[in-house]
Amino acid sequence: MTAQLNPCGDVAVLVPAAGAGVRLGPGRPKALRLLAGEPLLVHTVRRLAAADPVHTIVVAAPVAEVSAVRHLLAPIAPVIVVPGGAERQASVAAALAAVPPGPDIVLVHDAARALTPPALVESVAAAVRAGHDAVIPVLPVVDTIKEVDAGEVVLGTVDRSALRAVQTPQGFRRAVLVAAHAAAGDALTDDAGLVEKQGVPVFCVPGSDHALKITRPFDLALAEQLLASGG
Ligand SMILES: Nc1ccn([C@@H]2O[C@H](COP(=O)(O)OP(=O)(O)OP(=O)(O)O)[C@@H](O)[C@H]2O)c(=O)n1
Ligand SMILES: C[C@](O)(CO)[C@H](O)COP(=O)(O)O
Repeated sequence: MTAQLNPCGDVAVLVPAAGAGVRLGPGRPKALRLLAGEPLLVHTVRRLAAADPVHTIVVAAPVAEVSAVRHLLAPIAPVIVVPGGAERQASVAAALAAVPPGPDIVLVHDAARALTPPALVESVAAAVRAGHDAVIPVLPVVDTIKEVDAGEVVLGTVDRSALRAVQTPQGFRRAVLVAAHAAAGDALTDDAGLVEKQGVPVFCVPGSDHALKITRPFDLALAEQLLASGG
């Protein structure tokens, strides 16, 4: 059954989904690889559509797959699909440009984080609504972190107590994200980085183990197991 989005919601979610998935190994673009028999992107969009404040979803798809992605997602939720770019940042910019008037909060969420719970979407949006212009979900770093030189020789041990591993969805007051992308230079790895460059404080909320980014074959196997065990 096609999910209905919330016509009274205040959140638009941008879903960069145009990556190749090189680290996952040869195959279709990552968002279209199968997880428990369905493309990753289907899992992702289904969870986003289940989050109460979501009014709009815009997916940036691989250029050659725009039509296929429209057909794929039509039975899942009423999403807007646009062609993505060569870098994640360009894909986000393309999706941002397609957000219709209305939503005042914009979340950016990797298609690759296919098992992200709707509750995390809601908690990030709630933190923006509460007055933070930029919000990111984070987890503590669990490994010891070393800085190394070009020859893989350790230069030193980094104090991990002040480090966080950053997930998505990242949430922004819409005008803040639009201004950050308008001013963007070289591609950064996340949208909060663009906002930081504008001098806007970025607030952290607790992330979720289930929001893991499916990057390598092990991550896909882990996601399969999580789904099989009801995760
Ligand atoms: N040109 C790009 C590159 C990445 N992404 C998206 O950005 C998210 C985070 O990227 P990552 O998980 O690292 O995916 P890939 O870039 O596909 O991975 P790889 O580097 O292994 O190819 C993914 O949902 C991916 O589809 C995108 O929309 N457009
Ligand atoms: C945005 C992101 O998911 C935050 O952790 C991450 O930076 C995207 O991954 P990539 O490998 O840098 O594309």
